[in-house]
Amino acid sequence: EYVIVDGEILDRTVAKVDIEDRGYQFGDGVYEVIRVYNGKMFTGKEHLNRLIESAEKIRMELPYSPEELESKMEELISKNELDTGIVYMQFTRGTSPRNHVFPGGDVAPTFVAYTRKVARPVESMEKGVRSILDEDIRWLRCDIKSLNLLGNLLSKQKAAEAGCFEAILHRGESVTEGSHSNISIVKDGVIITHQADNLILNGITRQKVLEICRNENISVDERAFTLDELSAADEVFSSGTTVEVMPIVEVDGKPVGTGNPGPVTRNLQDLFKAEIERQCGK
Ligand SMILES: Cc1ncc(COP(=O)(O)O)c(CN[C@@H]2CONC2=O)c1O
Repeated sequence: EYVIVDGEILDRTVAKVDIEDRGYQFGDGVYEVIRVYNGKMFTGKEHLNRLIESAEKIRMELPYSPEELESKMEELISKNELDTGIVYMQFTRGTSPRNHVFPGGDVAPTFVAYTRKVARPVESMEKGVRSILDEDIRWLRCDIKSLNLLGNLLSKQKAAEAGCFEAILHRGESVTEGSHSNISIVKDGVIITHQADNLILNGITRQKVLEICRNENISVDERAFTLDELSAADEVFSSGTTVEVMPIVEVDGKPVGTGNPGPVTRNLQDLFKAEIERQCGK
């Protein structure tokens, strides 16, 4: 199995990161997870552009262009002969004696990437999944895909302990997103999902779904919605790189609508799959 450390492709068994790496000590870094189907990255460019954007937002300049990153990922995918899965990549602000203040300009970011076989979650997408509600305790820059994931993983852990797939996060009465996905509801045929601001990650899958809705004239209302609107929804679905378009059929023990995936979500799943096939082949 090959990985990338500091831009070099090497065997996983010799991959090492220093104990004073700022990603390890402070979570001082940014990451991306990109889906691979038929050995090809899906929405690769959008993910790589967001990685660079996230880095800029924490005042970190990546020493690679999107094109260079894309070819490094393609090289890693082919060396690992990955067919269906993900490529994980992250940049930290580098290795330097522990100090909150940024290291000097001579310290280069630490670049790590690896691939993993991840099958499409076909059965879950067919049946739908369960979710819990949890308070969104995260900071106010959720638009940055940073390594600061404690708030996310504490909520996801609660969901897992409840035998659920996702935690739907809310700030008071207002629903934001999931611990590792964006959340949308459907009411009377209209898709409602939180606007892309500092309170959510502007998911690439979310953006692809909205693009599909525009092309198909499916009405969308990008706005925050309340817990009451969530519990009165006809359909709920989560979207993310690993989950694609995932019907949520139960929230905090209560069934959503009929308790089965609804027609709007089903249609989006079909349209999304067509987009995957258009970009990555069948
Ligand atoms: C908090 C959060 N919101 C939304 C999303 C959906 O964004 P994408 O559509 O761009 O994936 C993610 C994806 N999280 C990645 C995807 O898989 N695992 C992760 O940590 C996320 O962590």
